[in-house]
Amino acid sequence: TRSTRPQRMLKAVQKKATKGDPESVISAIDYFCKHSEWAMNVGDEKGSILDSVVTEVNPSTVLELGTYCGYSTVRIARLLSPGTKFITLEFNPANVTIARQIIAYAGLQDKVTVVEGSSGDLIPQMKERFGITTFDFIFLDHWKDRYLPDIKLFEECGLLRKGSVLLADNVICPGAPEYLEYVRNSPRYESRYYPAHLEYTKVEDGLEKSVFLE
Ligand SMILES: O=C(NCCCCCn1ccc2cnccc21)c1cc(-c2ccc(F)cc2)cc(O)c1O
Ligand SMILES: [Mg+2]
Repeated sequence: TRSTRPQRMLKAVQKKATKGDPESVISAIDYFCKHSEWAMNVGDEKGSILDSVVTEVNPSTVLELGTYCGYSTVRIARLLSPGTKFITLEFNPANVTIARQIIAYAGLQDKVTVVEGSSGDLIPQMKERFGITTFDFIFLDHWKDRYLPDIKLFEECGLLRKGSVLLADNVICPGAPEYLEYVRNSPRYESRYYPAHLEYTKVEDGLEKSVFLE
């Protein structure tokens, strides 16, 4: 039967990138998405903003919601200090399989744990299952209508500390209006919008960075 887009993306990485070289894996995926098939990776423009925030935070504990094929996982993992605890959550088991292969191709398999499941189920298990007390950095890139319930879940589960940074993709396109309204009006967060474009297009999109204050 016909291959899937993630499978074709993995093939492009194996054909074009150099094993063990994260930069070449990132470039190979961006090339594939620009010249062959659009895919919902955070992309190079928003990816550079992601890079700068990760570098600024220099986190010891990281959670990514929405692994997809592992593009942003590789972008984040390549910047982390040794000993950082990095968990990425993916709902779709077929994507978990592709992401693990792309992450391994980049040589970053020891830096990140790819977990299959949904945020509503896994967030309450973070402390007991993964020995996490709080997350220093969280990248939200999963179902856009889960951003708001999940940030509330982070608060309820005591997974945020003063200074925890949440970075949300797609706050304009596809959009997360309720999440934006919450983080921009809550006294518990300091929020800032980074304008950009939907990956590989001219459509307006951007990232929202929110720092937990108390
Ligand atoms: O939908 C998007 N991503 C989410 C995919 C599904 C996540 C499932 N999932 C993973 C972990 C997880 C944990 N718990 C519950 C569910 C979970 C997305 C879409 C677009 C997009 C698409 C078409 C278009 F025309 C314009 C824009 C662009 C993006 O950058 C995106 O990120
Ligand atoms: Mg996204």
